[in-house]
Amino acid sequence: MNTPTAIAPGEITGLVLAGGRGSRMGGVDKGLQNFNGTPLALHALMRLQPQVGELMINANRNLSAYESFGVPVWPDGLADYAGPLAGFLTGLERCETPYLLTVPCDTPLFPFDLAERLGEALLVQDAEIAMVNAPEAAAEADGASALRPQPVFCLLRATLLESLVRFTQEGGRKIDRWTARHRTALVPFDRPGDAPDAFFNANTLAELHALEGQRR
Ligand SMILES: Nc1nc2c(ncn2[C@@H]2O[C@H](COP(=O)(O)OP(=O)(O)OP(=O)(O)O)[C@@H](O)[C@H]2O)c(=O)[nH]1
Ligand SMILES: [Mg+2]
Repeated sequence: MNTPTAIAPGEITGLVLAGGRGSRMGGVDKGLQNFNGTPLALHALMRLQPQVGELMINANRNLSAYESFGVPVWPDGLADYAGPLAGFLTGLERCETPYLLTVPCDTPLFPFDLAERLGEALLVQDAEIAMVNAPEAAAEADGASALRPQPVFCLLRATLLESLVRFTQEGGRKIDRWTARHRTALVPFDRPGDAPDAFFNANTLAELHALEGQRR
């Protein structure tokens, strides 16, 4: 029997991470800031929707505003803004499908084939985690740009819950320290035709406004 090389969207729960402090944006709730007239978290949900079967939001403030987007909203179980890994933990605890796909709320141009490409790499490499590896800045004139892992963009096997519970109970908070414990496929997003700024994130209002011009 051939090994399957695609994960069906219905097997994946998409999780929008919107649980941060937004300190570089002046402490606002980033997921509720508008991007071309749509709150960032809702924008991310709409981009994920065709790629996955279920959707969830991880947020720690203004929960009723997030609930108005029509999908379940879960705050961190860990206290005091423990970082995005706290969001992974919350997502894995609530995930009822075999896979969880995480995306941050502040990266509105992420690709429409994100789940497909991470899923294929995870299966082909028999990995437990597939993580985006993307250009970190606009390409140089020669078209080259170094790739950097984007740890908040991960496709995870839901069976990793136990491992993450253990890691966070030990006090672990860094995504890459945890993913290093597992077979992780790094998936390049620099094919011809890939938007070089697909993984640019808006940490300040100026960055958010700069991204707003780019409608994709
Ligand atoms: N659940 C959860 N998510 C977080 C936490 N901190 C950051 N995130 C999420 O992780 C992603 C990347 O966050 P950053 O841009 O580094 O941080 P931020 O909190 O949004 O903003 P800054 O405070 O300016 O760093 C975003 O989607 C955040 O919502 C946290 O404590 N808990
Ligand atoms: Mg960010």
